[in-house]
Amino acid sequence: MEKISVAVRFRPSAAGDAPSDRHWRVQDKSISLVAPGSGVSFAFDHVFDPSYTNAMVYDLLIKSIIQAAVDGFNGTAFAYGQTSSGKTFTMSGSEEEPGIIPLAVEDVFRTTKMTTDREFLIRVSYMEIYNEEINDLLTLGNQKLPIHESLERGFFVAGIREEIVNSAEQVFDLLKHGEANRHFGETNMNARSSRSHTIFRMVIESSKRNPMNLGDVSNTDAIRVSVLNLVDLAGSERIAKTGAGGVRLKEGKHINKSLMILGNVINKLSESGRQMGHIPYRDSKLTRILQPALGGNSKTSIICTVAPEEVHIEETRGTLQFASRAKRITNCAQVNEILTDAALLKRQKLEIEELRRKLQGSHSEILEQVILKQRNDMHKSELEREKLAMELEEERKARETLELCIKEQQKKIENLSSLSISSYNTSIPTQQKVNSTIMFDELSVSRSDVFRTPNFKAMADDFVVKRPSSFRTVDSNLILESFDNTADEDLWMQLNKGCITDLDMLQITPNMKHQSSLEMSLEPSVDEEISSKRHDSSETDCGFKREQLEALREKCTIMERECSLLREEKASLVEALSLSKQDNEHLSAQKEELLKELNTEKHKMKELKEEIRQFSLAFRQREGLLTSIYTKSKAIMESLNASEVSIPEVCDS
Ligand SMILES: Nc1ncnc2c1ncn2[C@@H]1O[C@H](COP(=O)(O)OP(=O)(O)OP(=O)(O)O)[C@@H](O)[C@H]1O
Repeated sequence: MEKISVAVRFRPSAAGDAPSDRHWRVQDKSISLVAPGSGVSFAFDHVFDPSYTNAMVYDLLIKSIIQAAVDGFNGTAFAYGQTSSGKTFTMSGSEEEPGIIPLAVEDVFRTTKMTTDREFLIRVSYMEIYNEEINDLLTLGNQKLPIHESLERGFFVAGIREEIVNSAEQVFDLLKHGEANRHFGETNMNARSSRSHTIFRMVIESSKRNPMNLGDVSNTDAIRVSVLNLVDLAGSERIAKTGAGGVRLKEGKHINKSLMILGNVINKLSESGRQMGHIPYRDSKLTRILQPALGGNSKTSIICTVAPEEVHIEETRGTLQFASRAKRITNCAQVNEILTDAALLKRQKLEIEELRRKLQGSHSEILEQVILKQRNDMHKSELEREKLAMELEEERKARETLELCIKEQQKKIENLSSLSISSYNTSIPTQQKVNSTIMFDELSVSRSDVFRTPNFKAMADDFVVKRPSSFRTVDSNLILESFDNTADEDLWMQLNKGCITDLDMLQITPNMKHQSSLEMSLEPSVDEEISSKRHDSSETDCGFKREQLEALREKCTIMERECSLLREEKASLVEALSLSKQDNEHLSAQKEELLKELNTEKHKMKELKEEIRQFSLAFRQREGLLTSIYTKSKAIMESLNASEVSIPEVCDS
């Protein structure tokens, strides 16, 4: 796989100044528009300013393609650009400065002469696409030729004259002849404007000279056939600028249309992967002929010619965009070899053997082992995942139980708090309440304060109290788990040690030892002390449980993460497995096909052996017959020589 190489060539400006002086800045291999804020910059394989000659362009961009064509690779070079930008000058050149085509022709013959171990046969043809019709430039009147496609030849122009050539001079004569038939015309922009796309084609065939080792089929029996296309495109043109009308206008429309299709093909090919979609090669004759050169089996170079003048900035920008898209196209060139039947058979056998060896060897075993291992891994990870899922479920359940537990504890604490305050309120007279309120004030009593701990909830318009550590509440643990079940008086009595079950207004029951109100308020009862202790321990318990819950939550999150990682791993394993399966299937199919081929080959070999056996049998019979005829003839001759007796009859058979 290799990218198309793309170069941009500036022709000298009409005013005679260099492009970099004015509108385009050329720096090494990049071109940018000088205009401030334009932001236009392009990079290519080469940028040739007007100081580069045709020979330099050839050496830097084309020479390698010509060498490759002699070695059996297809090659294409074409010039693209607006009208009058120097395409014909680049491709054909002048007497003083030959262009790419004559330089390439000379190079081909020079190289073939130097390649002494091969014999070459070179054919040339020269055609033009004029108004979307293909004309043969070497034979006048051979016009409107169709494009055909075949497995061996690919795309070819049917009926075109192909001349076998032995020297560069012979080709130059043909080119001269073809030039005379080519369509040129005068426009406002070019006195000799190409009105057609021209394709000069060389087909280079070669085979090994005097092969010494007839058993070696790797190269000796193969014939290399490569096609070299050197293309001078007609230039895109703005009718307003060229001033074309009548015939010129019709030509211009055809030229622009086919160049637009070429642009579309380049655009599509420059897109990557799936975006590429259908490539519209068939939309024009030009793209059909150039198909192998664009994204196919060919080494390709494009020279984009541009005019440096300000008036052509838009066209130049368009050409540079075309060029930078073309630079993204990848081709896949390979040596084109045609094998004789015998060589083909031998080579196929070798290939079959090689494939069979691969298949029977370690490859398929390794693949099977890999599949087995992947299956095991997947099974293991599935088990692990299930185990983790179960653990996760258990953790979740434990967390829910804990949360429930905490909620109940909170409820208990809340009730307990309200109980202690009511208990206090009911146990002291009003005056003392006032006093104690004052005392509470001192002990930081606040109205509708929002408690900082979540175990207490503020109620609207109610006193809430922050107790000092000396202040104790009633025994909260003695209160039932839930206040819903308050019907069981006895239980309540027992639990509250003499307190009645009116939760809104708890009163001291008669069994309780009556103390002075002040005492009650300031010196908390034993119950209250216990209650306070329990309350404290409950809060500690709650905190502990909360910590536990947090830890559980964390554990849960980790496990969930692990679970999702395992799930991902499983998915990738499943994918790998299916790929391996596909590979295996593919290999099995290949194996089957190969075995079939092998059987056919065996069968053929058997038949050949049989033929050889029969042939040698017949040969031996003939040999015997001939020997007997010879002996008889000899005897006759001898007898004739000895005496003039009559000639005995010789058996016909
Ligand atoms: N690099 C160059 N050096 C000197 N002269 C050049 C160069 N490039 C082009 N020219 C001259 O510019 C003129 C137009 O060039 P040419 O005919 O090659 O353009 P073109 O792109 O083939 O145009 P069209 O598309 O109309 O056929 C010619 O006179 C040619 O000699």
